[in-house]
Amino acid sequence: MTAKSRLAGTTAPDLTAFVREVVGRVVDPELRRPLAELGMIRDVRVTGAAAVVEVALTISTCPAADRIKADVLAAADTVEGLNEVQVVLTVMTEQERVALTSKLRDGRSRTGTPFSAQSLTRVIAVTSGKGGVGKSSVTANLAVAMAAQGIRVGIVDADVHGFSIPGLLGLIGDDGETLRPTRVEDLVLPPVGYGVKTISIGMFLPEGDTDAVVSWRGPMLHRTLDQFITDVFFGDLDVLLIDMPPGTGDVAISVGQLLPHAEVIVVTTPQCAATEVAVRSAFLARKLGQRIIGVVETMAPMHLPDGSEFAPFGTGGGNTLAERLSTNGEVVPLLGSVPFSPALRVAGDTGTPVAASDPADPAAQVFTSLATALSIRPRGLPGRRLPVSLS
Ligand SMILES: Nc1ncnc2c1ncn2[C@@H]1O[C@H](COP(=O)(O)OP(=O)(O)OP(=O)(O)O)[C@@H](O)[C@H]1O
Repeated sequence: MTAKSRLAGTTAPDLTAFVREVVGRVVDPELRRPLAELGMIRDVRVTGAAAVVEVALTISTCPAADRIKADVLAAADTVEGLNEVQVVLTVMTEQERVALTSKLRDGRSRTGTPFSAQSLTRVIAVTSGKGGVGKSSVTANLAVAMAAQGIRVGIVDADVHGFSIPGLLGLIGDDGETLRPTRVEDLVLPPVGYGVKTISIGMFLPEGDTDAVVSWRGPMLHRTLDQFITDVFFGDLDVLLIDMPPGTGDVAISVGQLLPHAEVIVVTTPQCAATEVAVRSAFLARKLGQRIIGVVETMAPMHLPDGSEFAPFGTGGGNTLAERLSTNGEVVPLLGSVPFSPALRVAGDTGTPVAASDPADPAAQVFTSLATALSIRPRGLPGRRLPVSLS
């Protein structure tokens, strides 16, 4: 039943209530919940065929303000009997914000990770042996493909020294700077790109100083990751992807300690040299108790229109790596092979991931299949190793 059909022949109080109901269903783009549920529809006044809708934003600098205003306007415009709608934006009081944050936390305490082994969120770390093999492109596109399938997905960009997820997901402002998370009281809300809630060190660095993190060492990196996992408000997620830095450094150990129940996908190119180093980072994950659920090969041979193959990085690395990782009765499959794709590279450079901007591209199709496969795979304890301390 549409708003218009339902309203035929209603009285003025009914109309006000109905407008409130319709605009209350608009979803906040950051919090991903209806405005009514968030207490953001402060007032609705209808006089004749004119309505004024007052919306209380969480903070005055809310980056989603324009979008919320437009969405409320569009929703109110669907109501039969109105020919003039005005949306007035105001800001929540401190008391309202406190009430909102406590509602969002659902009474849960601030301490402790929401992504513990007991949570319903499937945590998948995406790792590689060395840099530049396409790991971040896989993480970003897989997440976008999942979001397109209605899976609630977030990314923690743990590649602190080489963060690239915000750029890949178009989370860059008009000023060229990485978007900053909105803060509501003590809640840090991750920016959302293509339906993917994302947090990255790049969102916290001083403007224009992307090198600030270069000198960070183990404890500082550990604290930062801990905060990303514990303090950032992702809400209920089905899947959390962690974009790992390449190799076996401090961050890999920290993630292993913070999320020992995480599953791991290892990304490699078809080149043998890349698979050799990938084995090392996969074995570290295993030592930390994480389970390797599969290999994704990228920059794999591309089929050309004349029927020939273009294989800039050779062939076979994905299968070789999967075989090397299948030890002690544990079978590690090759989950997918993403072909070399000029469209993927261009889309990455422009912040319009190929999985969303060109779903017919062969690489995008692999991400769609991967997203489907990973969303239906049951998350369970069998095969999970107990965490083993390295110290
Ligand atoms: N399948 C592909 N086809 C064509 N180009 C690709 C493909 N996958 C990745 N690339 C390109 O390769 C480069 C490196 O990719 P990406 O940044 O995803 O790698 P990475 O392993 O995450 O690197 P780092 O760890 O150093 O950040 C990018 O320019 C990206 O667009």
